[in-house]
Amino acid sequence: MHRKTRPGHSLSSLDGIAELDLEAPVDSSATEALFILRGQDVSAKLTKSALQLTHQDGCCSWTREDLTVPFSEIFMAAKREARGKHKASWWACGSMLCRRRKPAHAVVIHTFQRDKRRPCKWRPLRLTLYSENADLVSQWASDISDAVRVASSRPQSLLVFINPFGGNRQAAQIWQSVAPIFQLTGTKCEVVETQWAMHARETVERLSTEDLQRQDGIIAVGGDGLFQEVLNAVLTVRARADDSQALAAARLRLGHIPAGSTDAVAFSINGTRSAFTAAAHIALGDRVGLDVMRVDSPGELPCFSVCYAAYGYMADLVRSSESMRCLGSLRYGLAGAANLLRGRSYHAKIHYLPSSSRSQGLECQSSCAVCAAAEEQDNSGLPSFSRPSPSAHSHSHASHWQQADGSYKSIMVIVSPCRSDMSPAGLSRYSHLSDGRLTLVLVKRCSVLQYLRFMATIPYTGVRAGPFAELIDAKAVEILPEGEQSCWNIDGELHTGSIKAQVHRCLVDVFSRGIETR
Ligand SMILES: Nc1ncnc2c1ncn2[C@@H]1O[C@H](COP(=O)(O)OP(=O)(O)OP(=O)(O)O)[C@@H](O)[C@H]1O
Repeated sequence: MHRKTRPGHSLSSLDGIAELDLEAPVDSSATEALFILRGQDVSAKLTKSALQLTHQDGCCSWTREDLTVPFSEIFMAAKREARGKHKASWWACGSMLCRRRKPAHAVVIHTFQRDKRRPCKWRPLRLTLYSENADLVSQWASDISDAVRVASSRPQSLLVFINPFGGNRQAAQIWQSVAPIFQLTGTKCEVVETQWAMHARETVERLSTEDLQRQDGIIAVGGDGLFQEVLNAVLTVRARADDSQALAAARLRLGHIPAGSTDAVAFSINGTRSAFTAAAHIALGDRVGLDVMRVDSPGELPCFSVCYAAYGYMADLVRSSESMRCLGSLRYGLAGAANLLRGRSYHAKIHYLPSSSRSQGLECQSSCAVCAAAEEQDNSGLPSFSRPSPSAHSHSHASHWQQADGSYKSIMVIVSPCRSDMSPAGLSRYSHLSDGRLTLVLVKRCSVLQYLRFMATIPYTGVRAGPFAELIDAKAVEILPEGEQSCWNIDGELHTGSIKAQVHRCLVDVFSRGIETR
C-alpha cells in the first residue's frame, strides 16, 4: 500500500502542515480526478493541505454539500480492494432513487464531521470514493496517506489507564468504543485497567526513563480524579533531579477520555463530553497548553489541579456525596440539597496577588486570542508567598498582595472553565485554558434563599459577581481558614487546613485544540 513520493510531487513539512507541491505534478490525474461519492459524481482535488470534493451537476446534486477535508483531520485513507463481481446497486439520491452501477475500486477515507449546532462535537465519517480505474484509486490512497502522515504530530505510542469504577462503571466499554480510532491511525496503546485508587499514579511514578521515552502521551479513561492522578504523577516525575527522566516526562501530552461522573477536564478542553471527540483529538495529535494550579498545604506534598479548589459549600457537598457513590452522578444533587439546607458559613483570611490580565468577558475557544495575548505578556515569574504584603482590600495595585477576610459560604479558586453537565457554559465561564490566571470566587455569608439564587444561575452563566459574590482575577492566593473549618475539594479530592495556590501558565500539553465554535 505504501508508495514512495514521486519526483515532482514532493511532500515536505512546514510548521506541522503538509506541503504538497502541486506546481509540477507528474500527471494531472494525481491531483484532480473524478470519483463517485454516494452515487454522485464528484471532482476530487488535492490541495496543499486538504482534499476538496466538489459535486458535479447531475441528478439531485443540489442535495449534496461540497466538502473540504484537511489532511490533519483524516485518520486513515486506504484502497478498498475489489470484492468479486459487483452488482448494480441502488443509491439514495435526494428524493429519487437512481440506479447506478457501483465501480469495483474505491478509496476509503476515515475522518469526522462536526455537529452543525455544536461544532466542537465530532462524529465519525467515512467517505468512499469509487472509481473503475484501479491505478487511480491506488495512487490517490497512497497520496492521501502520505499527506496525512506529515500533516500533524500524531502519537505513535500511548499509555492508557482505565478506571473500571469511574462514573457509571462504563469506562472499559467506552474504551472499546473508541479503540478502533487508534487502530486506524496505527497508534500503539498499552492499556492498564486500574486495580486500586492511585494505581495509575504509582505506575507512572515508577516508569523508567526508557519507558517514559517510549510513550508520546498518557491517557485517562475515567473521571477527573483519574486525570488528576496522571497529571500529579507526571508533574512529580518532572520535578525529579534526574534530568533525563524529567525531560522524558515533560514531552508527554495528557489526554482525557470521559468516563467519569463529571468529566470537567474533557468537557473544558474539548467543549463536549463526547468520548469519540476526545479520542479523535488524541489520535490526530492535537495539542494545546493547559494552565495548572499548584496547591500547597502544610505538611502535605504539593498537589496539582486543572479545575478548581473549593472550600465551604462545594467541598461539603463532595464530602457528603462520597457515601452515596452507588448513586452515580445523582449523588451530587442529593448531597447539594442537604448542604444547602444546612446553610453553613466559614471564617477565613485571604491573601491574593491580583492578575495583570483580566477575563474581558470572552469565552476560551480554539486559537484563543486571550490565551495568545497572555503568552505574549507572560513574564514567567512565579509569585513568592514568602513575604505577602497585605494591604487594604482594593484592586488598585495589580502587583501587590491584597487581603480580604470574613465569613464565607463558599470560596473557590478556579483555573479553567470547568464545564460539566451541571454548568455547560463553565463554572467559571470566562476562565481560559492557558491565560495564566486564576479566578478567586468569594461568596459571603447569606441566607439559604440568596445562596440558592446564586447557585441557580451557575448552570446558565457560571459563577457571577453579585451582592454576595465577588470574582477576582489573581495569579496566586493564600487562604487561611479560622474557627470551625470546612475542607478543600481539589478536583474531587478532599484536603484540610490552609492552602497556597498559584497558577503555572501552560505547564502541561493536552491532546486538544481548544473549543471549536465554527
Ligand atoms: N480500580 C480502582 N478502584 C478504586 N478506586 C479507583 C480505581 N481506579 C481509580 N480509582 C480512584 O477512583 C477515584 C474516582 O475516579 P474517577 O475520577 O475516574 O471517577 P468519578 O469520580 O466517578 O468521576 P469524576 O471525577 O469526573 O467526578 C479516583 O480518585 C481514582 O483514584
